[in-house]
Amino acid sequence: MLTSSSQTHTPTPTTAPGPAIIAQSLHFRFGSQMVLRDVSLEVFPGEVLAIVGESGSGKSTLLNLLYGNLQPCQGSVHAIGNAGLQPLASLSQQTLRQLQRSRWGYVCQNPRDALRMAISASGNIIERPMAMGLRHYATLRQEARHWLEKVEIDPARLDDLPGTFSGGMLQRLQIARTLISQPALLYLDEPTSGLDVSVQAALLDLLRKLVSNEQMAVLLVTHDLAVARLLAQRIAVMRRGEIIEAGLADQVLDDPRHPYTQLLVSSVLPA
Ligand SMILES: Nc1ncnc2c1ncn2[C@@H]1O[C@H](COP(=O)(O)OP(=O)(O)OP(=O)(O)O)[C@@H](O)[C@H]1O
Repeated sequence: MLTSSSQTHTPTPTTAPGPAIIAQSLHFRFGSQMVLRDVSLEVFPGEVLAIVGESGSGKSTLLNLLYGNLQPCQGSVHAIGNAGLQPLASLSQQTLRQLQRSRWGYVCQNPRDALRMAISASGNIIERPMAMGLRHYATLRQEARHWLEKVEIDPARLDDLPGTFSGGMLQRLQIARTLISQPALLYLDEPTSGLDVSVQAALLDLLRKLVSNEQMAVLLVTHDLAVARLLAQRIAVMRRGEIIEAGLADQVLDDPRHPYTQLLVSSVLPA
């Protein structure tokens, strides 16, 4: 459920099934430019929250704060770690990186930014389990094959280089590489942008299946309301660094209250 900053609430560590991530009254600036103002949200396991809004509204910046890549100038983020909810500000760089490689997953818009293009598909998929200490080659290879099947890539492509894959397949490979560690928290940054419509539809279908099977808490950044409707239970609409409307996806999209959301839904964006 999204909360306004006035509804402060203290995160309770280790309680399950509480939220997997809570952000409270986040403010952030790049130099003198205020980019985020008073942003609060929470996401529960098994739930997808879509963050939508026009270009420059602060969606990617917010995702980076929630992932620990940026620090807020005010406010806090608590995210699921090895010992329940943990304040990101208290984590060492080493712990943060370890959580990013295991308990959390980040799927970015351009899979080439995340994949290692010089190693095989299987090498890409098993990188996270190897970083977590798994060494048994036959088991790792079996897992890689299993995950290729899960993302609907022919397992015969196990030893192929990513450069020989299509755009849609590359994105599937990035998803397999990310989900193999069964992250509790998944960050999706425009995961289907740049793909043609039919590839996008198949990928969205796959993501929907995986997300519901794996019971992850998902933060989805998208400018595409159709993507948000398909994947998300709840939507937060951002404008100029603030959440101006939030609620159940159907409610926000079918009965938008804020004039800006009404414009967004009718695709008539203000200049
Ligand atoms: N590294 C940076 N340095 C300075 N300003 C930045 C930086 N990154 C983003 N900004 C500014 O922060 C604001 C929010 O950008 P952000 O990328 O978060 O928006 P967005 O909603 O994700 O946009 P898009 O949908 O185009 O990716 C913009 O005004 C942008 O110019």
